[in-house]
Amino acid sequence: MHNDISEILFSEQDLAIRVRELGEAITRDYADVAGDAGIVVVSILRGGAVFTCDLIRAIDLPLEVDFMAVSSYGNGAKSSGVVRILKDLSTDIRGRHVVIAEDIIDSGLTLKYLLKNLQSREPASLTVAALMRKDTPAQADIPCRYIGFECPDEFIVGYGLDFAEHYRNLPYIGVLKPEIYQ
Ligand SMILES: O=P(O)(O)OC[C@H]1O[C@H](OP(=O)(O)OP(=O)(O)O)[C@H](O)[C@@H]1O
Ligand SMILES: Nc1nc2[nH]cnc2c(=O)[nH]1
Ligand SMILES: [Mg+2]
Repeated sequence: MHNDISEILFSEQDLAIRVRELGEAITRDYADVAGDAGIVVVSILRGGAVFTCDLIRAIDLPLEVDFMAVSSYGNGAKSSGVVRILKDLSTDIRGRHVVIAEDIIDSGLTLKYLLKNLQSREPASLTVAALMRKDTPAQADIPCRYIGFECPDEFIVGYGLDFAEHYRNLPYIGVLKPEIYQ
């Protein structure tokens, strides 16, 4: 285990099993509507990238994957509350079945913004697959169809999640020692 981590919350194996289950659920739920065009998985950079890469390989349907980059945390451990689009989609999602793939719902502000923004593009449907939902007080009410894990209100890293751009490459998800980010 990395020296800056106090506890592993989800091991590499926990993640592999749960992501496979989410992929199977999406496969079942969209089998009738996917058609030849398939679904569009919208991956939210940068945190959602690792989850997305595993999730799409667990979905047995035609699909397109596209990426959007937004950021509200900068280099800190607290949301600024202001969501900025750093990179927009290349795909026109109008009339398409869209699944947003995101790593974590914390304050919920990122997804609240994204749902409103993507809904205005008139997709045929729009759902969220979040690997984790944190037990955060006053979290925005986000309709989330697929949730991998509930997680405690601690600052966590790994499997795509960073602190100041580090730790995204850890193969597990762990709690960062508070002395590292305080
Ligand atoms: O529910 P919220 O409080 O909005 O927090 C969740 C968001 O915060 C992180 O992204 P961040 O803005 O740090 O950018 P990153 O994905 O590039 O790391 C994470 O990847 C989620 O997108
Ligand atoms: N790395 C990381 N990013 C976040 N963004 C919102 N909550 C978190 C968290 O717990 N860890
Ligand atoms: Mg993010």
